[in-house]
Amino acid sequence: MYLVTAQEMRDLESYTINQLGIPGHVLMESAGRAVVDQIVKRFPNPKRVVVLAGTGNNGGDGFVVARWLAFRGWEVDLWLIGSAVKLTSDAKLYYHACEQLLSIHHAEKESEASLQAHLMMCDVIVDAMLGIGYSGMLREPFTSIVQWINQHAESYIFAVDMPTGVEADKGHVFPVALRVDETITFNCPKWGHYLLPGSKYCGKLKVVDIGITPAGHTKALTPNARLNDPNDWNMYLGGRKQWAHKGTYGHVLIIGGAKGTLGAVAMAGEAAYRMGSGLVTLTVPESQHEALAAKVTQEMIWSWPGKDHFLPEIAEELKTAFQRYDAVVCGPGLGRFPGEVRFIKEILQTVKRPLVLDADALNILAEHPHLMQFRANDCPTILTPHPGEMARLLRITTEEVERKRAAVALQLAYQTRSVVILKGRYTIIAFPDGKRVVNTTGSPALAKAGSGDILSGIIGSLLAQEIPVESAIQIAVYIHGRLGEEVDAHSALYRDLLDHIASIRQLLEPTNSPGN
Ligand SMILES: NC(=O)C1=CN([C@@H]2O[C@H](COP(=O)(O)OP(=O)(O)OC[C@H]3O[C@@H](n4cnc5c(N)ncnc54)[C@H](O)[C@@H]3O)[C@@H](O)[C@H]2O)[C@H](O)CC1
Ligand SMILES: [K+]
Repeated sequence: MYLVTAQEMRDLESYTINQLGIPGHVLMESAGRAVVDQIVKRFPNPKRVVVLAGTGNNGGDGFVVARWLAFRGWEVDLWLIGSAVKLTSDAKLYYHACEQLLSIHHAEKESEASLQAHLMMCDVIVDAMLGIGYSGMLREPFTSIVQWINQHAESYIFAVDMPTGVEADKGHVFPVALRVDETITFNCPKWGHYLLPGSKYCGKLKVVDIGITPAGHTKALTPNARLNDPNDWNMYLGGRKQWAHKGTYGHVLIIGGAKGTLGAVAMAGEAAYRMGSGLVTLTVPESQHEALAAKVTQEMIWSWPGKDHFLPEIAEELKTAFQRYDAVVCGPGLGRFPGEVRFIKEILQTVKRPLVLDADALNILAEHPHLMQFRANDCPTILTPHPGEMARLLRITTEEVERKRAAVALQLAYQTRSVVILKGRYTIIAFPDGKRVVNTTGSPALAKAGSGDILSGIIGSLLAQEIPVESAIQIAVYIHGRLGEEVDAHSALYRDLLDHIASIRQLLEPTNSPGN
C-alpha cells in the first residue's frame, strides 16, 4: 500500500475530479459514509455524538457524517468551528443539508462552556475540524478545543482523515493535537500517521476507499513510498527445497564479537540459522576464539589473527577468506580496537556480496565517512542504525533524527549509496534510488539488547539466500517486528523472539507453496 503526502493526495483527488469527471461532492459523500460505516461497526446501537466540523472539506465530511448518523437514529450535536462564510463550496452543500435536519451550533456565537457541556455528555466525538489542509502553528479556537478535549473528554473519539493538529506530511504537532481512538483516512495512509509525534495521536488507523483513483494508477500518480506489505514479497518465502543441501540456502558470515560482547555474534548467528541459512560462520579476533567456541554449537568460527587489534599484514588473509560467503554482516558486538579503520576499509573493499553494517561498524563509519568511497557502486550495502547511531552518522542530535525520521533516512541512503534501515517504532527503510518503505510491525519488546543483532542476522540470512535485496530487507524488518509482537514486552529474552521465527514465516508463506 502506498504512503502519500498531502500534495500527492490532492493530485489523486484532482485527477479523479478533473480527468474522470467525478464531482468533489460525490467523493465527500463517500468519505462521510465510509466514516459512518466505521462508527457503526464500533457502536452498532445509536449513541449521543458531537460532530466538530471545520470550514474546509474535512468539515464537509463531518456534515455528511452528522446527516447519516441522524438518519440512523443517533442523537447528533453538530458544531461548526469557524465562520459559515468560509465554508468551501462542497462543505456548504452538506452544511445546508444539515440545516434542514438539525440545529447547528456555531462555536463563534456560543460560549465555550456550552460546547464543553455537550462534549461532556456525549458518548462519541467525531473530529472533522482539520484534515490534510492543516499546516503551521495551530490557531485558535482549535488549540483551546483540542486541549480541553485531551484533558477532560471521556468519550470515544474518531478522527476524520487526520486528528486535528497532526500535520499530514511530517507528523508535526504545533503545539497540540487531538488524541483520538481511531482515525479513518481515505484512499492511502499519509506520512503523518506514521511519523512522530503525530503517530502517537492517531489511535487505530483505518484506510477506506471512497472512489478516489488509487495511487500508482498512472506513473504520474505513483508515490515513492509504501507501507511494508507481505504481498510485495511473500513469493520469496516458499517451502524448503526437497533436494536442498547445506549450501542451497547460503553461507552467512557474521563479523563482530569483541571481549565482553561475544553474545552479539552468537545471537546474530542463531537468528540466521533460524531464518533458514544452511551455513553460518562467526568471525572474532583470535583472542576470543575459544570463549566463543565454548558458547556456540551450530555456528562455525573463523578468527582473524591478532590480539584484539587489526594489523595491516592480515589484509591479504581477510581478502581470501571473504570470498567464501554469500552475504556478510559486520558489527554485532564488534567493539572498537586499534586498526579498526583499516579493518572496515578491507571489508568494504573486498566483500563483493551484500554487506550489512551494524552497531560499531556504523560508529566507525560515522567517524570516518570517507570509508564509503571504498565500496563499489554495484555491491549492495545495508546500514542498520538506531536513532543514536543515525545521529552520529549525520552529525545531528538524536532528537533531530526522531523529528525527521523519513528525511534523514533518505539523506543517509543518498550520501552512502546504501540501503538505510532506521530502526525504531515504524522503522523506515530508505533506498538509494529514493524509494522509502515504512514498517508497521513491532513492539516495545524489541527495545532490548540483542534485538538489533537478531535483525542483522535475519537480514544476512535472507540476503545469502539470494532473495533480491529490496525484498530481503523488507521481509527481515517485517518478521523482526512480528517477533516483538509475539512475546511478552517486558520479560522476553532473545531466544523467545527466535522461537517465533518459524511460525511467523509459515504464516507469511504464500498458500500451498510446495518445496521444489
Ligand atoms: N482527497 C481526499 O482525500 C478527499 C478529502 N476530503 C476531505 O478534505 C480534507 C482536506 O480538505 P481541505 O479543505 O483541503 O483542508 P482541511 O479541511 O483539512 O483544512 C482547511 C482548513 O484548515 C484551516 N487551517 C489551515 N492551517 C491552520 C492552522 N494552522 N490553524 C488553524 N486552522 C488552519 C484553513 O483555514 C482551512 O479552513 C481531507 O482531509 C478530507 O477530510 C474530501 O471530503 C474527499 C476527498
Ligand atoms: K480531522
